[in-house]
Amino acid sequence: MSLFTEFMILLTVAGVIASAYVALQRLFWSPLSKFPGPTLAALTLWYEFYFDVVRGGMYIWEIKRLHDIYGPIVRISPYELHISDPDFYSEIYASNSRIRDKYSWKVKSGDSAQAMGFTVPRELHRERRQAVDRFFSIQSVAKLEDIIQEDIERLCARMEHYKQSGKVINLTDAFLALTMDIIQVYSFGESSNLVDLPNFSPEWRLTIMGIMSKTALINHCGWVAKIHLSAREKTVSRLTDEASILVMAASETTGRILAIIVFHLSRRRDILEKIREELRAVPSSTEKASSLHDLERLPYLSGAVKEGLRLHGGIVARSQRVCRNEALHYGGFTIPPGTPISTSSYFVHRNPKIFPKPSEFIPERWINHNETYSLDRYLVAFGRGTRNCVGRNLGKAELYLTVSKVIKRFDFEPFETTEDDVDIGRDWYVPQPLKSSEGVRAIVKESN
Ligand code: HEM
Repeated sequence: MSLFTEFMILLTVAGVIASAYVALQRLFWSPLSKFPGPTLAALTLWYEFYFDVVRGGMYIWEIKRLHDIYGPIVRISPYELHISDPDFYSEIYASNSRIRDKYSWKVKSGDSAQAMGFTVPRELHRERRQAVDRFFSIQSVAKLEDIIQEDIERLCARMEHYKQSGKVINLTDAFLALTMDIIQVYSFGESSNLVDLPNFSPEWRLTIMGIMSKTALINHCGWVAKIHLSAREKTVSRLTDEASILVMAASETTGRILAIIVFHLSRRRDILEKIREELRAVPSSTEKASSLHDLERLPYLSGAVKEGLRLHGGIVARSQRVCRNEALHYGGFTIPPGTPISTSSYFVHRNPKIFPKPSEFIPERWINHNETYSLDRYLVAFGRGTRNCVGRNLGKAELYLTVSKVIKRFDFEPFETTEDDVDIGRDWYVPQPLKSSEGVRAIVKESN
């Protein structure tokens, strides 16, 4: 036997022994071995890989199936637990006094690992977060309401052309263009004016190019360059990461939620008419567009916005939290510190005990809710705790201002668009419909 053959045999034997050790460790000696779940998921990350990478964002559906079999707490990988219990959400996504780190394995793959949303340790995240929080406060958003209104007005002008020509409009692209324009102006002082481009420039490639073209601006103008950070935190690559994530986080979520709301309202004319009635009663709505403050008080409009947020889900990805020092207790189990745990918003928003007929668009549920608890407690589209959405005030403002302005002026007749185009098909961090979807398309008409 040659030396090489002997070496290969030794290597194989060592490999088999090491694999057997890892398998035994994961199945029997790991602190997670007592948690329910499939053996294959406990043994290897290839289980998750198959559903999320090979089949493209489908692990969420497998996790749903596993909860049906194993109950509310499931070990979904060698290292991770998933909990489907709306009342445990705030324990995982806890606020200040309790340390919640992000899961380093999950964020290391992101190109933008230096961005706030991908920052693992709580302390560094806090430094980054404090630097931007005030730019997205209610007061800051209110000051910039006119900018948002101007962009919505430009979109309405485009819609007017679609109405006159009878051409089909792709509302998903239109609203993505709008939200992209707003966040660019808001953050950098100028935008790519995607709303004015033919077909609203649907190519993601163009979006990325838009982001890249803005990175140089960061050093010279806009709030990103002004933020209070230590020199270490002000490197160009760090701020570029932050800016890229910001633009994507702000546009993809808000744009798609707008398309979902407008689609459903086109099929719920009773609700549409009630919102129009509400809008007619808002004093400022005759001349200047209605202000955010007034709009948020309208029950049916709020119900529609909340249903859009609920059905979309915000970020359906399992955004894991790691309790650094604290053991959590759930259903008789003790979850050891250091374990990545998550609850996807999908499992809160689609819980039939809290939201009966969970897949249906029912704005009335937010008005007629007469339980002792507030339903808002279970609306987690913006996340919770120290790492909730920094742009939630801006996002909400865009939703209220856009829906109210657009539906006051236009009717939308869905064109070759069904529930499948708005419902969650897969989890690509943000929810996406199935690949076959061409977005929400409609014919624009004069409002009745
Ligand atoms: C209606 C629209 C929006 C929804 C539903 C939404 C949802 C979310 C959620 C659920 C998170 C938490 C992610 C996690 O746990 O890892 C988040 C984080 C974040 N969002 Fe939003 N978002 C929206 C709009 C915006 C806007 C307009 C901005 C722009 C300013 C923005 C910027 C961010 C950033 C930077 C983070 C990371 C925050 C951190 O880690 O501290 N989002 N968003």
